[in-house]
Amino acid sequence: MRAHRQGNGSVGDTGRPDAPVFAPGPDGLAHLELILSGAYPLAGFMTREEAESVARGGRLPDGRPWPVPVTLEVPEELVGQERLTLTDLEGAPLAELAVREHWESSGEDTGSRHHLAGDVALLRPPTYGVLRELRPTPAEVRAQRELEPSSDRSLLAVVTDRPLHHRALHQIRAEAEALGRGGERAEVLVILDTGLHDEGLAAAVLAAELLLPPRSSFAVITLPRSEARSASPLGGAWTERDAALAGHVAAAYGATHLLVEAGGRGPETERVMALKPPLTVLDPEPWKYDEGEALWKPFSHVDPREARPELTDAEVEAELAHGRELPSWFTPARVGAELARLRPARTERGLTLLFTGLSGSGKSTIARGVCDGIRRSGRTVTLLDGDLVRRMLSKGLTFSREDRELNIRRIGYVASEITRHGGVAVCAPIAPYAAGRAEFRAMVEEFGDFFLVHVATPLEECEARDRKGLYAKARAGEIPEFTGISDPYEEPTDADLVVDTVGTDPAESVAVVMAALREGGWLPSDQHVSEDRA
Ligand SMILES: Nc1ncnc2c1ncn2[C@@H]1O[C@H](COP(=O)(O)OS(=O)(=O)O)[C@@H](OP(=O)(O)O)[C@H]1O
Ligand SMILES: Nc1ncnc2c1ncn2[C@@H]1O[C@H](COP(=O)(O)OP(=O)(O)O)[C@@H](O)[C@H]1O
Repeated sequence: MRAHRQGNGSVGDTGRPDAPVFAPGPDGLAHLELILSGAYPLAGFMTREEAESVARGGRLPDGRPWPVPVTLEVPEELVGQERLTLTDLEGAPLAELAVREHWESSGEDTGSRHHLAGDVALLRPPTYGVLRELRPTPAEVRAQRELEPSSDRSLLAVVTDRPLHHRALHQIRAEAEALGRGGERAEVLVILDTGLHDEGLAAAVLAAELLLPPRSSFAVITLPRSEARSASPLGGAWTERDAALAGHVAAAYGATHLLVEAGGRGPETERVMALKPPLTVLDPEPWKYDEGEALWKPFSHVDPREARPELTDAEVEAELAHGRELPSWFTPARVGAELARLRPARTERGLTLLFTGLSGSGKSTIARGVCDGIRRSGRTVTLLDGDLVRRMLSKGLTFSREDRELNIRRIGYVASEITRHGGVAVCAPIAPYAAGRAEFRAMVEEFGDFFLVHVATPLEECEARDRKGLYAKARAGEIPEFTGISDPYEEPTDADLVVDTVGTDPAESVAVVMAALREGGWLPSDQHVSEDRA
């Protein structure tokens, strides 16, 4: 589950010879797919007037309610084009945009952003690997229902960005029952809102099929992410505008009622309805687990002393990280199994440890000891030590800011590959800049876990140690741009562990890191502590 960033589209030079090619960023692509599939009642991307009207009052200039601006952000070099071929991230053409208007908006800190407005015409339906059949268009879903004799009944859409656990499944069944007629439950359409390539989540949602009302159906879509929702990789909080947009899309699929499944933290129903989505947004009663009776029940039926709320996202993540089965009171076994496949235990996941700190702080010494400990725990490990990297991978680089950033990027690339293959990379460069460390983290987290150790030995101590005599030379002006003396070290604010080596034996520092790795679940916890001592 990856976070989505806005406006990071890329320009290409292939495609139709007469129109330049552009791959929109994730939100642009999400909007495009929803326009092309007929899920939006819009012909294309909005003009400034339209976008501003929607942002201001939740209505298009003609008065139709619409919750979010549907805009296409492009790089400045595309301004002035009359037509654009829009492609997916691999460069396959999807649609042609007939540009009606170029307009600019200005963000607080981002400067001016360029947008192109105009209608889009389908060139080729998008394909999403094996998920294509799970992404029926609204017309396909409506046609399927019309084949059935009872298509005049309510259709309850459940728009979810997460697997359905027992609490949600109970709520859905109760709402379907309340909406049903003649003893029959209303039909349910589960609409999974997921990233363009998050196939694993679909399997986890589908795993709950048997616990949904009979003849429930599924569709996968990708809604654009508001900033609030993209803030958390596990799916952040939905705003009322997110929910209202889900309502418009669900209505296009034929839904009469909407239930937003956002981990029990959906926006207030009244505020969603105030945006006038073209269906009824339900406000389901919260369900709680009654521990005394070992049953899920509507909250009002549960003795508060026995009420147990469901696991939070963070608790689910922690259970999975430690390789523990999700409890059966919380989720169906099949859902738990799919989630375990999607998020393997940390002992199985790739990991990069980055030690950062001043020269002489103890990075190499601790990293070497930690590598020994990791190896003894049975995992494969690669040490990318600062000095060694500078002799091999980064030979010839200087200590200018630019070269230091390049050095860290190279180490980050190698570490991310090791992580991708499930190994452990231990890196020990100074890595003095926050921006370089953030880029390093992002490279690694694309494939696995990242753990930052700040070896926070104070400058005076490092200088007193001066094992290589470098500080003396730096003070004498013989080494320019020396970290801590004549070059900055930006203290990390995002360290997972801070180690100060003053008055501490190296073996103790190694043991502190090893304990953190065990506690975090990256190493089996049954090792004897004395084994950490090399
Ligand atoms: N100007 C300057 N500043 C800092 N360090 C210097 C410099 N010149 C040489 N050295 C030696 O190079 C080692 C640091 O290299 P790194 O690759 O770890 O640095 S960086 O992350 O690219 O900033 C560092 O090794 P460690 O002591 O292991 O940290 C120094 O020994
Ligand atoms: N708790 C400790 N952890 C790591 N090193 C320590 C500790 N206490 C003293 N030292 C000494 O500090 C020096 C650190 O050198 P080194 O590991 O090469 O640092 P760096 O890689 O950060 O430049 C070594 O001589 C080491 O013996």
